[in-house]
Amino acid sequence: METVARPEAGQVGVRAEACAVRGLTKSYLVGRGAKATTVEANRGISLDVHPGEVFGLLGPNGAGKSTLVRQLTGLLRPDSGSVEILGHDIVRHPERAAHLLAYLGQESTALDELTVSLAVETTGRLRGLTARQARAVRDELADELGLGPILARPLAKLSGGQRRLACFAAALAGERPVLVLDEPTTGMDPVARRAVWTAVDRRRRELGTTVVLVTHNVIEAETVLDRVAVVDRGQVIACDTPGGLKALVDGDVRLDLVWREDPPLHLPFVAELAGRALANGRRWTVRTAPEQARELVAEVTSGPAFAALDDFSLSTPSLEDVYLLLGGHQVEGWAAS
Ligand SMILES: Nc1ncnc2c1ncn2[C@@H]1O[C@H](COP(=O)(O)OP(=O)(O)OP(=O)(O)O)[C@@H](O)[C@H]1O
Repeated sequence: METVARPEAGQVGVRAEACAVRGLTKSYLVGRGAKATTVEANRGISLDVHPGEVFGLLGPNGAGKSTLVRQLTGLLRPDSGSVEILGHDIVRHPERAAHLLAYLGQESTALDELTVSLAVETTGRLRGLTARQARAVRDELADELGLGPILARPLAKLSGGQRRLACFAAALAGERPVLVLDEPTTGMDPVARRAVWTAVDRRRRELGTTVVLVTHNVIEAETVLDRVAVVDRGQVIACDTPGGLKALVDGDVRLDLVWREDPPLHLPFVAELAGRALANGRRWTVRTAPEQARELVAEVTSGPAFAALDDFSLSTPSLEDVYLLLGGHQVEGWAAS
């Protein structure tokens, strides 16, 4: 098996970025003949992912996140621009990507006919582990991710969440310095999701693994993310730490009100609030200054409106609020949970 050198500190003057992307563009041709149209999925994306950080890509469905990560992994060739992984030019040498990174894509078809045990073991073997090492890694991952009960079952026969967890385990078999995960927790229950975030955090802390993470689970992922790029319509519209991004909406808090039935619009302050709230069924969301939020909470909890309330909560801004502030369009599929 070909080995690919990992540039060390000092070897190339400055330490290579884990991923360095410059001016990346990628379009798809959709349809045929005269009806063919072009979808510009990535429109000049540049970003650096530093070694050892967990870097998140956030954005609504169709923003271009998967297109971006598939170019990082050498699976998709950019129309223009450059991609370097640990100093290696992945556009010129896409075959090197497999030695430098492990990729969990959105599809699992390649492993579907294998049992979970064999899928993890085989991936480890393909990444250069001996048979004994691959079995040991499989057992460790089974313990770490709670895969014991499904180890002997073929992936094709598992539930969506179980299959996703098995594919995540396979991605971790046979250590790679960079881990690229495209929506790893899709379909998972809370226990499995927590196991994934704990495993990601552990690899960063104990092995110094760099993680590039596409996720819609903004609030959960926030606990492991070092930096975040917000992608919208093929472009990076912001890139910073979660704290740095949230400072953009600092000062405001978010008040969520859930009405039992119809909101009591005959109450003047509720009628006034209706004009400012983002309504989603029975849930109203209002962004407001903290002092005003206190007054609003006092009013809804002490007056006649309280009887009409099912639930309410006051929270500090989330990355979702940042995204909305930055001009991202709210679409189905962009969820904060
Ligand atoms: N193989 C393809 N052929 C044609 N168009 C495509 C193809 N793959 C993606 N697209 C289009 O490119 C755009 C970006 O898609 P992409 O999958 O990169 O977005 P995404 O941010 O990963 O979305 P999601 O959150 O839904 O996974 C979308 O408009 C999508 O419809």
